[in-house]
Amino acid sequence: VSIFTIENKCDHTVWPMIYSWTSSQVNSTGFALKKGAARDIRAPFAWFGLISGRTLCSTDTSTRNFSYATGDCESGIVECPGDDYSWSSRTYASFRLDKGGSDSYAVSVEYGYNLPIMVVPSMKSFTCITSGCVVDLNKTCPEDLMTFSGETLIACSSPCQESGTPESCCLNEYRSKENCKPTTYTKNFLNACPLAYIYPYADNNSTITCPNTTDYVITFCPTSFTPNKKLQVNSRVSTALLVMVIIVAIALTVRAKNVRTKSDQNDANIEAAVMLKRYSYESVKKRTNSFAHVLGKGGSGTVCKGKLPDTSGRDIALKILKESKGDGEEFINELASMSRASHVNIVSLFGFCNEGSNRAIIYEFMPNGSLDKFIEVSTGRADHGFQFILDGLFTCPINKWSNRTKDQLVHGSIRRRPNGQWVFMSFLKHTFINLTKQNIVLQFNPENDFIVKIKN
Ligand SMILES: Nc1ncnc2c1ncn2[C@@H]1O[C@H](COP(=O)(O)OP(=O)(O)OP(=O)(O)O)[C@@H](O)[C@H]1O
Repeated sequence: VSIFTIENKCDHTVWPMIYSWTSSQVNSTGFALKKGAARDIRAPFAWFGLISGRTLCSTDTSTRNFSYATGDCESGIVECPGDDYSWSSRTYASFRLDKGGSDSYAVSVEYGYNLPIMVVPSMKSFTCITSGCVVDLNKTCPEDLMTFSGETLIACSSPCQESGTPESCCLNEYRSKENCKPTTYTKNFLNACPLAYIYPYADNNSTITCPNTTDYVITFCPTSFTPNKKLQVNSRVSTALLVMVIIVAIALTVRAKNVRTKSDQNDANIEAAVMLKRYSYESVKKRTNSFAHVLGKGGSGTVCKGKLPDTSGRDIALKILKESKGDGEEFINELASMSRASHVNIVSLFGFCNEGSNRAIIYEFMPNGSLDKFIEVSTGRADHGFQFILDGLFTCPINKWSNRTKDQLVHGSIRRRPNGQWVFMSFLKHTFINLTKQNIVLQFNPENDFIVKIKN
């Protein structure tokens, strides 16, 4: 049994629907969840199904029939018990529990988007990570795919959902990676939601694998968004001159407002996409004493010690990247993939700065620095020391891995490749990080043990 905690952080009611592909059902298939409310759902062993949110419910006064502006399961009631299911434009979180000893899940916008969704698993490992599509995609939706309820933009459908052609749905002769190319729509969604399932042949590893004992928190609107209104200007005035003056004034105001809203939204989108907090360059400069305490220099920049610019005041290692050109898209993409690599033996990311050419990454601070510096001061046992540390990372019993669980042990291993290069391999994703003395950092503890982490 897995527990799904479904919570609503939207500023309106959401009616979650839970659909099962398996004959065994969850204990509730649909209900109303008020703004700020949360509810636990129990999913049986080997459950396979999906969860999404319906919005703007109304009841027909004569027939008493329930319907929803988005995500309607067409049952006419709040529950969705049937198996006659139509794919409407909405964001889905799909789960497959206990298959081959593990769970898998993905957040999908393949059939469109209506609400931001984030899924947080109770277990954390190299493969079991938080995922979602937490950006307001309605705002970047191509005009021909926008869905309105009155004046309110409520969903963005996908080209497949909208036109149903084999080309847009990757069907028939388009059922291959070569023939089913990304479209403006899929590229747009992929940029905004790099973790979500967008279309069948995207290479973004949207399926997340977790131990089969994992519970999940599913949040609608993890950051609050205001609904988009279609702009309309209605004015009836008697003289042509006055009309022109008003239109120019409105145009200027709307334009100024749009510029501001766009940049605020962009900031929120970036934070949401990389799932890291963004700090101002000024605040990190202050908390690092103007970058005074340099810990070391690497190929891409200088690392200095400081404090996190928040109330926690935690120690940080701030990597100030060398002056970088471009619009920062590459930097954001790299941050997004780095923030996915969450593991107890990988240095955590706390946040980032991105102000023009001032870019920096905030890491947790490892007080004893990198292994190369440690070996420099130890006497003549460099290689033995390196080997010992690598062995110790996963096997040596004298290392205390305070927050490691047995599950996480199976998710990665240290290997030596035929060319002599050491790598950290993740079993399930077949990804690896090259291990060198420079990218292993240490923290010694008074009880004569130490914590070893890889900095990516
Ligand atoms: N999280 C950290 N805690 C403590 N010290 C760190 C941390 N990260 C880096 N350092 C120190 O800063 C030095 C430079 O780190 P950096 O990550 O820039 O090295 P690099 O791997 O050579 O660089 P690059 O990734 O740019 O090629 C390290 O050798 C280490 O001494």
